Amino acid sequence: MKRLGSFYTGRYRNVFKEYGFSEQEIQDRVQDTWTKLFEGSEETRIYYDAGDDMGYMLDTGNLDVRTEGMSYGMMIAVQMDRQDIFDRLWKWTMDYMYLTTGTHTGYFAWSCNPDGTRRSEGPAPDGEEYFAMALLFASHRWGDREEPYDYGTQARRLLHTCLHNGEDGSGRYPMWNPDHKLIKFIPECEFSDPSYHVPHFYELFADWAYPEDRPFWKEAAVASRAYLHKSCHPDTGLAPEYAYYDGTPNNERGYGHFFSDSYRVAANIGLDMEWYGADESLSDIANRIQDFFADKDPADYRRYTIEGEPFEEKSLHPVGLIATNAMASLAATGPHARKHVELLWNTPVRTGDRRYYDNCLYMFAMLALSGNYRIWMPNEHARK
Ligand SMILES: O[C@@H]1[C@@H](O)[C@H](O[C@@H]2CO[C@@H](O[C@@H]3CO[C@@H](O)[C@H](O)[C@H]3O)[C@H](O)[C@H]2O)OC[C@H]1O
Repeated sequence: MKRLGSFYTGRYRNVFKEYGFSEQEIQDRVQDTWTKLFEGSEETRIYYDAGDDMGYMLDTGNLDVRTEGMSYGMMIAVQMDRQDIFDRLWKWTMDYMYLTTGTHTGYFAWSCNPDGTRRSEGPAPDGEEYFAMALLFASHRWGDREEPYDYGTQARRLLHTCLHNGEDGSGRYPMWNPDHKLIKFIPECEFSDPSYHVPHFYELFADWAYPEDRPFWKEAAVASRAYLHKSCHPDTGLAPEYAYYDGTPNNERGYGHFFSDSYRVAANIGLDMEWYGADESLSDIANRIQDFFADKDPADYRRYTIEGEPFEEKSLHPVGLIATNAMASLAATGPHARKHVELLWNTPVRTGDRRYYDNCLYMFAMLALSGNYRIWMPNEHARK
């Protein structure tokens, strides 16, 4: 269901169909993408079974398992109605990534080896927000079961931790800054990553989190949309990877430019407009990003300053960038929306070592542009 203001319209655009592709070829393409990523050959797959009841998403470039990828895998699985894969991913996450001691108790270690040993004892908040959203959808689509498959309870507890960690003087940190209502890059820092901002999730958390947390999520949705306006360049629409709370790029460690993380901003704006359409001026950002890339050759995508100056360095994830620019068409009103969607359609999933991030973004775009990236409402399982 799509909600405009306080109304659900239940409309999901099939942009591929609007541009002339047939229903059958679109559904075949979505299914084929799933198969290539989750069941296909070593050339394309990024999901692997682990034992009888677990599985993981492999960052094939870094040879680790990230909360980002695990939560993306769960979101893709719930949209594709694959509870078997969802449960495998969630069990792996809980068994190996969930932190029960130390400063980050209640969060998930953001990077592990494929055997489950930890590479880091700290979290990355984009994982937690995607876990929570995927778990709530799973709860609504399939119903809750025994722990840890009591999806709704797990999600609400996690969201509560994200907002309240440290309030008891334990020396822990929340993942959202309580004054600015903005998501942090990591809990113990005071800056953000524009690509972590998913106001369309926060609107739903405002409906489904513990009652005492709901007002915060409503404010977070508003704050995040405002933050996207602040952090995306007024001419190019490009966002830096990291930015301060006032939106200015944080280049302390070289992440103040448009590179891998930043790509997701266009996709997030597309999905926010698809689900909510609460801030129509976000379309301007989508238009500017699509304008910027309209005359660029994907084979020559680079790292850019947010003003649009290219570096020598090539994009590490050009297929991911094609995917997110296409997903922006859900929000775009400019002349390049069709071109970016057709470019994605004519681009195969990525093969080779760096395929993980590109192919996650590719799958999200396939789902979203075919009308298959949906809000799953409470008790949908009971209506089946
Ligand atoms: O310093 C880490 C920080 O790196 C971590 O962030 C996660 C990793 O980076 C983000 O995505 C990557 C984009 O580039 C591709 O090449 C990678 O494959 C992606 O994983 C991701 O969104 C973050 O979760 O957060 C914790 C910090 O301590």
